[in-house]
Parts: sequence; structure tokens; C-alpha cells
Amino acid sequence: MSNSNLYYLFFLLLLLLPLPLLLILYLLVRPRPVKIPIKNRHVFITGGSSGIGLALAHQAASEGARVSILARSLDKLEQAKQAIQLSTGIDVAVFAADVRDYDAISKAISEADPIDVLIVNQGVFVPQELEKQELDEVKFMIDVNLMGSFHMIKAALPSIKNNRTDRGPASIALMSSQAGQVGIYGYTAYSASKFGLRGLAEALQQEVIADDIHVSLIFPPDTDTPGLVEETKLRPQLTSIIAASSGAMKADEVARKALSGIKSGSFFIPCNFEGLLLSVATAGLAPQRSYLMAFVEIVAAGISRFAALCFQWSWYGSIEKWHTQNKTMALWYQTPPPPPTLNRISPTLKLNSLRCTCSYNLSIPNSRPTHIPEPIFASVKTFVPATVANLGHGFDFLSCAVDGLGDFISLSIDLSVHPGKISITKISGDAAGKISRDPLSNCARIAAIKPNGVHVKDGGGGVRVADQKLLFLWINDGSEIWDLKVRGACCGYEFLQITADSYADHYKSFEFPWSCWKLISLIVKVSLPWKLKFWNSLSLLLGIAAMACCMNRWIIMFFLFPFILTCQERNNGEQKSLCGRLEPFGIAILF
Ligand SMILES: NC(=O)C1=CN([C@@H]2O[C@H](COP(=O)(O)OP(=O)(O)OC[C@H]3O[C@@H](n4cnc5c(N)ncnc54)[C@H](OP(=O)(O)O)[C@@H]3O)[C@@H](O)[C@H]2O)C=CC1
Ligand SMILES: CCCCCCCCCCCCCCCC(=O)[C@@H](N)CO
Repeated sequence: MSNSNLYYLFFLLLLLLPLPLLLILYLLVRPRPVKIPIKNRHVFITGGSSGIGLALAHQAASEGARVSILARSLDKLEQAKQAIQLSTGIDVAVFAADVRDYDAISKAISEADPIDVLIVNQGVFVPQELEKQELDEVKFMIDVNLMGSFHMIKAALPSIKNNRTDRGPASIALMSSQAGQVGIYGYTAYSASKFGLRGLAEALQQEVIADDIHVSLIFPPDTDTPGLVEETKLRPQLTSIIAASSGAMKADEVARKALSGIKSGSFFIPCNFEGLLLSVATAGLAPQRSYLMAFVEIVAAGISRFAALCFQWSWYGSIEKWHTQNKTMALWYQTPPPPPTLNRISPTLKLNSLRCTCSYNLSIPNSRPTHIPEPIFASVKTFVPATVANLGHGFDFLSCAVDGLGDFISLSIDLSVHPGKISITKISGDAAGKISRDPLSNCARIAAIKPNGVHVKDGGGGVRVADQKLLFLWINDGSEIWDLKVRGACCGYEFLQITADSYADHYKSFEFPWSCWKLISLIVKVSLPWKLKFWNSLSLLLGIAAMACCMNRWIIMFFLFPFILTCQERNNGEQKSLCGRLEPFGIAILF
């Protein structure tokens, strides 16, 4: 066979290579694919009175299933029942029982119809570092999330198995969490309880496959539920930071994904894109019914491990950053800084804006730690009310600090409050669009200042210069210049609004090279005739086009290289054909 044919064969093979693998996987995957209908079948949902469980109950009912829900509080169950009745017209059976009480749930199950789809969804989550967490709380999570699931399944199995062959395939779905696929800071107990469910599910699937029962594990990310609202109040900051790696979802969306996963009998049910990545990365020895997913798992194995390592790199980075900041914060509080001094450098003329501003340069003695703590807030919006609420007795002023990155916060002060006190009526923050999902990189923040004027809270500091009737704030490293704009007077303090200019921004206009450059560009702008500008732009465009052409050729050469060689061979070494003529050029570019 000639060389050129070999090349074609090679490319053909490259295209066809996946097909045999797909065929093998199609024959290989176990357990076999299955469809689990829910219409007219009995779906039993634990924790069905709130959040994800409630959303599941709603959807199952609206798809024509007979639904039962179980939870501890009868009140919440009744409310859920009414809500579902209202929206779907379907009557839901309710069972009040605690999953930790085996007898109570056995009784509930004996009263319920035979179960076709059991969704073990109840769960509790109290995030806390293990060192700080009470053992009672650890036990509580393991008891409800893991032991509770054992109780439910063991109690329900006879009801699920009963006459199964006449009733079609059944499902046992367990509500895990993405924190049940990867350990997350602050979730030692929670993650353990959810990882436990995976072992339970993998083993159980082998035990019940002969009874046509199909096990699913659902892995939601943070989901907007009453449970999550409670959880976020207690969450360590690092837990929030790391959990934010996966986008938050609505309970309805999670329920939709979960239900469709259950109906298709999937063993792993991820709920969002990050969840899909996680499921691929943690596939391990889990059963897989879908040959397509098995194919993805095999092909993406290497790259998903790489992605996982990137995530770990970023998480450990956040943890390190957080600890550094905490250490500095502690040091900061130990050594109260000497009061900063205020030097007026005003008025100054800014070349770039031709604006006359009155600036104060606040110099801070070097006795403080040089690394300035940066408080970490989830976002200005969520932080602000919390700060106001946390303002302890003795703080008579709450103000805001802005770093040099263009963040901006505005306050409204209640002028009717009598002198000596300031009452803030509104605070709004805008970190110039820079509020990111990583709170560590957010800079806008609030400082509360005690009457003696030098106390620092949350990394801010302030000084009251009584005779100038001015209250000044510094927050960052002291190298910044703050512009104070006097907009009104209140309680003897003569400002309402602070805007900040960063050091760099402020001085940019005075630095020689910068001014010089500005001057030149101004001259060029004003004096360059339009014709010249036109030819300039044209030559630039031509340059870009030429570059693009080169790039293209490079890419073409790269892919066509083997073909070019074949062409050359076909021409008996004479470089007559187009390919032949291009070849030396291609080689030149390639090397
Ligand atoms: N929300 C989230 O961000 C995520 C949640 N999950 C998991 O999803 C599941 C549901 O969470 P979510 O909807 O947020 O939680 P909610 O707190 O909103 O609802 C929990 C449900 O479980 C019930 N429940 C709690 N403890 C028991 C118990 N001991 N016995 C019986 N029922 C109980 C509750 O009712 P009652 O209090 O009346 O007993 C309620 O119906 C949990 O397993 C959770 O771990 C997974 C990933 C993310
Ligand atoms: C290839 C690798 C991809 C990696 C993606 C990583 C994403 C991990 C995020 C984990 C989020 C955990 C949320 C737990 C939510 C939860 O269960 C609590 N709210 C309690 O209910």
C-alpha cells in the first residue's frame, strides 16, 4: 500500500477509533439501562415538607404520581400538603416521624401504600470546623443523614420488594450533596455523612438489582432552601468560599434534574455543570448504565483529574490567604496603632481632570504590621446589614472605607438624630463591579469607630480631628490619598461622602513620564491631519491582516503537513503541485 493511502487510513482510523470503544461500552455497561415511570406510581419522599423534598413532591404530583411525604413537624407537613393540593389538585399523604426513630418510620411505612419510588431526602447540616463543633452536632448529622437513611431503606425494602415483578422497576434515590463527592472545609461531619451514602448506595445496588430495584445518588450544589438559609448564618467563611466553586441552584431546578435522573435510572445524578465534572472526576468504581457517559468518563479521565487538581490548588490558596489575613488581624488588634497624622496638601491641580480637589494625605506610622488585614465579606450587600446589626454598644459612627481600586460606598445619615450620635439610614456599596465570587478579593468594607476615634473594627480605622471637625477614615496601607467631598454637615462632622483616589491614580498625573506622554498624545491628537491618521490606520489594519494570514497558514500547514508530503511524493519529488510549492514555506514556518 502506498504511503499516501496509509495516511488516509490513518485519518480514517482516527475518526473511527471511538466507535469500537462505544460499541464495547454499549455491550459492557452494567446494570443495564432502565426506565422508571412515576405516573400513577407511589413516590415516597422523606424530608418532603421543605426545600428540595417539597419541590420533588410538587413535581412528582404534577407528573401524576401518588405522593407521600415524611418529616418530623406535622405543621410543616400539613402546609406542604395544602400547597401541593392548591397547585396540582392532588392529595398528598403525610407521615410525621423522625427518621432516627426506626419504630416510628416502620409504622409510617406500614400505613402507607406499597412504595415504587423511595426518595431518601431528609438531611441536616450544621457547618463548623471539627475542632469547634460539638460532638452532639456531629452525631446529629450522622444520625439523621446516614443512619436515618439506613432506617428508611431497611424499613421500606419489604414494601418496595412486595410483588415487584408485577409492578415494574422500582427506585431508591438518596439525596447526597456535592459535599458527598468532595470534602469541603467546615463539612467534616456533613461530608462524612454524605460520603457514607455513596458506600451504602453502591453496595445496595448490587443487593437489590435482582429485585428490579434501581439505586440513584443525587448530588446537588448549594440550593436555595429554608435549610440553606439557616446554614449560611453559621457557615465559616471558607466554607462559603469553597462551596461557591459550584453555582447555586433553585430547589425546583434540583428537583427537576433529580426526577429525570431517577426516571432514567441513573446511578449518579449531577445537577449542574460543575456537578457533571465532579461526577466524571469521581466516577471510580460506581456502576454506570449509560454507555455515552461511560465513554465521557473514560475519555475525560485524565483531564478531569487535572481540573480537580486545579480546584484543589485554588481552594488551598484561599485557605492559605485566609489564615495569613487572620494572623495579621490578630497582630493588628494586639498592637493598637499610634494615631495617624493628617497633612493637608491642598489645593492640588490635577492635570487629567483639571479639577481642583482638596486632599489630605494621611500618614500612618510604620509601627503597625505592614500587611494590612482585609476583612472578608461575602458581598457588600450581604455584609452591610450584618454589620449594622452587629454594631455593639459604644460605636457612635459607622462609616465606610474604600480601597484604592475604585470601590465606592455611599451612606445617608439621619440628620434629625441629636448631636453626638449619628444614625445611618442607608448604606449602599458598589465595588465598581469588582465584587467577585471569591469574597477574599472584594475590597469595599465598613468600619465602625468608637467615640474615642481610634478603635478599629473589621480592619478599618479612623481618627477624629476634633478641632477641624473632621472625621477621617483610613483603611488601607496608608499610601492612599482620600478626597473628601463636603456635602453637608452633621453632628459637628463636616462630611457625608467620601471618595477615594488611589495613590497611583492620584500621582499618575504628576509623574513626569506620564505627563510627558499625555502631552505628546495630546499634540498628536490635535495636530495630526486626518489623512495621515487614515494611512496610519490602514497600515495598522494591513499589518493585522498579514499577521492573521500567517497564523492561518501556520495552522493550515500544521494540519496539512502529512498531505503535503504525500503530494510531493505523488509528484515524484518535483515541487510542481500547489501543495508541493507550499511545502517549503510550511516547513519554514513550522520551524
Ligand atoms: N440546600 C442545599 O444547599 C443542599 C441540600 N442537600 C441535601 O438535600 C436534602 C434536603 O435539603 P433542604 O431541602 O435544603 O433541607 P430543608 O432543611 O429545607 O428540609 C429538610 C427536610 O428534612 C426534614 N427532616 C429534617 N430532619 C428530619 C428527621 N430527623 N426526620 C425526618 N425528617 C427530617 C425536614 O422536616 P422537619 O424539620 O419537619 O423534620 C424538612 O422537610 C438534605 O439531605 C441536604 O443534605 C444537598 C446539597 C445542597
Ligand atoms: C473536575 C472537578 C470539578 C470540581 C467542581 C467542584 C465544585 C465543588 C463544590 C462543592 C460544593 C459543595 C456544596 C455543598 C452544599 C451542601 O450540601 C450544603 N449546602 C448543605 O446542604
